Amino acid sequence: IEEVRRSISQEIDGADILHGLLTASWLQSLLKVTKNYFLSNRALLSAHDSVAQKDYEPVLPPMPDELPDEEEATRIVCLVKNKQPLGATIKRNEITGEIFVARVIHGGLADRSGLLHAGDRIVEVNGFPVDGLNPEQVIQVQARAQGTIMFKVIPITERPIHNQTMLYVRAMTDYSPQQDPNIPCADAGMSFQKGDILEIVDQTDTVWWQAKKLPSSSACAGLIPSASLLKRKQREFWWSQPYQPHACIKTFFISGFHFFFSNFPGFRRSIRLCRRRSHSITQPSCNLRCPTSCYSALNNPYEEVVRYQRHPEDTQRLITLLGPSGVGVNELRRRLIEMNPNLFQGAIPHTTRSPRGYEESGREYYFISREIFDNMVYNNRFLEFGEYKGNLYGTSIDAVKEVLNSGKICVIDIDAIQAVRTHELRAYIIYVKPPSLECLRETKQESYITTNYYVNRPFKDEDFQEMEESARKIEAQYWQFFDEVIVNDELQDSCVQLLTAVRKAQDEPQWIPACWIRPTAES
Ligand SMILES: Nc1ncnc2c1ncn2[C@@H]1O[C@H](COP(=O)(O)OP(=O)(O)OP(=O)(O)O)[C@@H](O)[C@H]1O
Repeated sequence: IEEVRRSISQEIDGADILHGLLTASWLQSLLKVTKNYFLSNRALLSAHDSVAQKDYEPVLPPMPDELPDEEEATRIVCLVKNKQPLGATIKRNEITGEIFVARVIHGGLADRSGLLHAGDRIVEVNGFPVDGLNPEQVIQVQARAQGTIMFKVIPITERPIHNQTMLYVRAMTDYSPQQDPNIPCADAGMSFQKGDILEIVDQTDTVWWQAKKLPSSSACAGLIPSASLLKRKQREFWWSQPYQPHACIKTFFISGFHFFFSNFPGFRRSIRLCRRRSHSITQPSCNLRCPTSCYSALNNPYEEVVRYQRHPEDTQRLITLLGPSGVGVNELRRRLIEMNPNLFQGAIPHTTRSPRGYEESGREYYFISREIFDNMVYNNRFLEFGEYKGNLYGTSIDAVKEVLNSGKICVIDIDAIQAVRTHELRAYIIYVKPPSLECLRETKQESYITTNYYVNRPFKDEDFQEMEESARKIEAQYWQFFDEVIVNDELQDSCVQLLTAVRKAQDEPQWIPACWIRPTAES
């Protein structure tokens, strides 16, 4: 190093660069690790020499003879073609007929070359002038090229400086570029399904963003519609649909019976039955409770999300189960709580009915007056509530928080998931999905269903069909919000899956809405 340093003062060509390299901190620390400083330096220099003497394939074609005098004006870009697409889209200025690079796809061939940029004007492709051609013809010229492809471009003079911030979103809708006639290049597009987590890597173009689907194995991004474009598409699609009366989840009308299902709080049959009825009673809150109701879905095609890892000292995450009636939501919840009642607990419901002899307020129910109940409704303190046989029943936010504040994991089942997808409750949502019809017929042979008219009668084929239909509706409305899906075929397997999911919710990082971390006025 000392020798090289001396050579700098003697103005020996390249000495300063070599000195900079040899004294770089990364190299110093690397060499310290190897301990044998001298040998490592020699190895480095000999590696340099042998690399420098080799020729590497492919050999690029010679530069064209007739290069313009002003070197700055034109750039010759040679790229080696492989099976990958170029990773750039082009457009034509309709007035001048000039062809421009419209965008360079992140991680694609052109991007990795670092030689082509959005706004560069393409003059020739493999010696073929492209002015006046339409973009499809240019692509054909490029497609015909074998081995290497040479672009003569006039570089854009002022490249915009992008201060891209990391943005992650959850897709609230499905998208397929192959079915989108407006996408600039369907092959460069990226399809996604609702619930997918997307990393938005480029929002320079306000209409077409570039994104990667997570977890991603591909270095190359794809084109997706921006939030505003997708919102417009959804609105157009929505208007083109035939009118459908607003359907939340199936509503039932229960005619009076009342029986206790389990000794654990939150399992009272009455609260579950009145919930079904409450959909027809508490209609005004429906908009609030259906996150994918026409209104909110139109507003949010993407939901911004952040990676969140619960701190061990934070309260446990609320576990919310959801599924069509009869699928086994309560069976699974009951088994989970039974497994470890010191860790898992349901929320104690509130009711206006009078306590029975053996009941204690705060154990089976919180027994409260109608006035207090109304007041809680007025102050939005219920996740859901309804009336059954002249009495009001409800699950309150405070009852959930009480369990969480006691250090336990609160496990509830609910139909209105928007009520728990809040900054305050940050629910982890597990969807219990029915298996196939054949499987239901087999697994539910010994099971019983409670319907509008019967308590505990054997399942019939219509029940399974109804369950499937109901599952379809739930999935259409809520799929994007599910953190976990459990297909409830073998009960034992489903219990294991549930336990694993609950552990995951508490101990592993999750994607959660960004507004849960930095609340906005809306959240
Ligand atoms: N995987 C399963 N295999 C067989 N039987 C099951 C399975 N899961 C649940 N069951 C049984 O199916 C019946 C209905 O289950 P459960 O009461 O949990 O339904 P639910 O989803 O809570 O619906 P509802 O709220 O209408 O009661 C019960 O008899 C339960 O024991």
